[in-house]
Amino acid sequence: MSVFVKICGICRKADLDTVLAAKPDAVGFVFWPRSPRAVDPETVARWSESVPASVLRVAVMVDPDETQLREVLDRCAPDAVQLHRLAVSPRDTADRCERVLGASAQAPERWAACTPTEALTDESFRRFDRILLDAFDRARVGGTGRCCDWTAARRAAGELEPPVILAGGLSPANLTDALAAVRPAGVDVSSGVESAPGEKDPDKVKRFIELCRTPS
Ligand SMILES: O=C(O)c1ccccc1NCC(=O)[C@H](O)[C@H](O)COP(=O)(O)O
Repeated sequence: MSVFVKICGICRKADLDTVLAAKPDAVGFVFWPRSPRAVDPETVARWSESVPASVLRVAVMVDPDETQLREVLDRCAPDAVQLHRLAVSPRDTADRCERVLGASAQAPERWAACTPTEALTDESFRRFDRILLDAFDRARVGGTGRCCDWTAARRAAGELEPPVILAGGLSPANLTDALAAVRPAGVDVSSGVESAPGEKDPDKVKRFIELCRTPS
């Protein structure tokens, strides 16, 4: 059995090449200027020709308004948009997504990032194509290196209709335990496969993806 795996926070072309060589299912680019992993949509558009069609390109954004969503669609045509929140409600986030992304010819997948408790308690998350369960930190928002509540994540993975992707604090060292505890449809990692913020470690990336391809 193989588990869907996304490597997030890629902001250097050499890292993108390293990650692609390890054959992930998706790669994530953070379009949020306050992140140490920030990159801009034009750069990602230039890199896109090196990404095989089988690998999803995911645009990661924080509280984007409709103009920002349209700009990202126009500039780099992502396969999915992953939305993290600071101030916007889950319902307003879902509304914006449906108005802008649902109406676009490209119709990228809509992913919501939230804590497991939010996913279980707010119906709005069921309006997304996938739910990414993550730890939350008001200063960093994502890429925190902290695990979310795996007990609540297990419930969410079992109860919610949209496929659940487990994120937050994963690494080659705890991935096998996380898969056994939560049984998610997929996993996502950023800092757990880095040597420093924004710098991917080739050995950790390779090991993480290998573990996803042969879970026990
Ligand atoms: O990575 C960031 O710096 C970031 C900043 C703001 C919003 C989202 C961000 N990353 C999103 C991701 O998908 C991360 O992979 C996810 O939060 C897990 O991160 P980590 O705990 O470091 O594996």
